[in-house]
Amino acid sequence: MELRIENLDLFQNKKQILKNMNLTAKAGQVTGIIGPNGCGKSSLLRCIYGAVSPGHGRILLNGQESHSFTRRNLARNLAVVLQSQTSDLGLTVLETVLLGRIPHKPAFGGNRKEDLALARESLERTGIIHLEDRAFSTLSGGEKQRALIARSLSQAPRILLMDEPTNHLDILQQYEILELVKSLGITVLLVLHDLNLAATFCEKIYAMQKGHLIAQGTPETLLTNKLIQALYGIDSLVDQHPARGHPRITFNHPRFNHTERTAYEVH
Ligand SMILES: Nc1ncnc2c1ncn2[C@@H]1O[C@H](COP(=O)(O)OP(=O)(O)OP(=O)(O)O)[C@@H](O)[C@H]1O
Repeated sequence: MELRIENLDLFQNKKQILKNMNLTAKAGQVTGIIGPNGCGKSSLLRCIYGAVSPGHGRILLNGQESHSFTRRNLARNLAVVLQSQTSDLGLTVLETVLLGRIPHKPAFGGNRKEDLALARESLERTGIIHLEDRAFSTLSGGEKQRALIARSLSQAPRILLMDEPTNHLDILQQYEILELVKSLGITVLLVLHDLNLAATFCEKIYAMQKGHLIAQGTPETLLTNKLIQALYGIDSLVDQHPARGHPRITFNHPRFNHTERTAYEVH
């Protein structure tokens, strides 16, 4: 399912947060959004999943305006994994993941065999099936993140929005989760701060600055030293990953040129 944003503006408390945004997340592709803190990445996702109403513009799912979907129908098509979502409702991990089945269940119906099967499959795929009976609130940060991703998988969406999905995950888990997300073959729009992860997993990347989309392209065409300097004010060396071929970014903050300090010096 294609997700298209046309001429989107967002105002919050009379402040313009998003300005004339145009973006397409192609069906089955992983599209990334990068940009400095406060540039409007989460606000854009909030518009798409309907938590805030844009002042102007259209959000189209396969050409159909998102506000014409019922909430239930929207939730059947679109799932969201948010930044530092707590979801502490006193539920077990399995119960938390089963929340993803709500849009698919008959009204007032309990969990059906297929709901349980899909929830358990999602826990298997995210590697936390052994935690199914644990209280969600007792999980570590990384385990919670996996459980929330499992919940979104059990929702069986056609579009997945993710805001910094690798938060709280160690390096191996960051790669495993993004590999899993890519293997789903659905439309994924994700906010990433880590440019090397964006280079590894995104087919297309949009760069945001101060509420504007300022550039777009493949990792190869978009991720240049010039753009990174413009977005974040840091110098970088962009070369090619020796094994995988995608861009590899090494940052070079002027402070790192001081040679009198050793890396392990303790004060
Ligand atoms: N309800 C609101 N009222 C006023 N300003 C808001 C409101 N919501 C968001 N903002 C502002 O809009 C800007 C964009 O916020 P947003 O959370 O979308 O940025 P972001 O790019 O996701 O940042 P980060 O990388 O730090 O998560 C920020 O300056 C934020 O303070």
